[in-house]
Amino acid sequence: MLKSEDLRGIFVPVVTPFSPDDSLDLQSYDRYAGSLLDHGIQGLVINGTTGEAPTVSWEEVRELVRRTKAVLAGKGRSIPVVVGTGTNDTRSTASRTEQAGALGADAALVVVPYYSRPSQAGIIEHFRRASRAGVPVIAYEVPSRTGVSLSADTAAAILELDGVVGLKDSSGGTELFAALKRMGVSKPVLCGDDKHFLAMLSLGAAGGIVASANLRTETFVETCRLIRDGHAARAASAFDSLAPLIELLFRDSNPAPLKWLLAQQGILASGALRLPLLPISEELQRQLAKELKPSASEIDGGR
Ligand SMILES: O=C(O)C1=N[C@H](C(=O)O)C[C@H](O)C1
Repeated sequence: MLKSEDLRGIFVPVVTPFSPDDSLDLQSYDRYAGSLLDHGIQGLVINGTTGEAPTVSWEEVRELVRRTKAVLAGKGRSIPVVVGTGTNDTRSTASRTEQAGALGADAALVVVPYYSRPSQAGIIEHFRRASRAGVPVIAYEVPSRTGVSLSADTAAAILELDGVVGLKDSSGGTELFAALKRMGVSKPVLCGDDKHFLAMLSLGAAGGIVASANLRTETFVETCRLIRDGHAARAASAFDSLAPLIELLFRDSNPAPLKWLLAQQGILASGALRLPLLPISEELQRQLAKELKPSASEIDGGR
């Protein structure tokens, strides 16, 4: 089971490959997950936003966890597997979190309950119940998707819960993290907002759960390492080389551009999405195609 001190570095949120007939494409998944393990990543996240969680059934999530464990075993690797278990219903969140633990998940990613717009007290109670399921919880703040924002006091109260090991911060800026630091909160915060990755690391974030790390994986790993070792200027230059890709990946809803690129690279058999996500525009395809061409600034071989 994941401890707070293990929550650092790059945790890659994986896509869920689909076939054009909408079924899970597990053959692509095995190949793709295996290729991510060729990099120095610290963890994998299944069924996050990048995994199109709203469209993936719980039975499919269970299958993805089993496959991930098998791929890890096949490669002789042992890194934490985090599973998205959060819903907007506290009972189902607690039950899925418990089941994820039984399947061998090392931690659960629990999103702030969306749609219902609960009070801050209700959100804390949601996390209290989820954190009692016996699986370490990473709280996931993403107000642009949930429709409700955590105050710094609420985030701190959630992080004080025994079963909560850290926070994935996709709040859209550095203010929440800066406030938590001023309050002396010591549990790790991972950046979940790709364009703020360097800014968050520079402020002391422990790493990131960032979709763009599916592509320039080694550069993300390297950026973390450079910041940790005190090489801020070199980290900034590594991150600068990622900025155009990040901008393009978030021009349409994540993971539509990412899946298109993974399919173009032959890592996935298809970039198929489940509705309501639609394929990206031809104009965005043209822009992303340029990113596939290796450039001199690439330091990880153009993956
Ligand atoms: O997969 C996730 O979880 C991520 N969610 C963020 C989002 O799309 O809102 C972005 C982040 O890169 C990964």
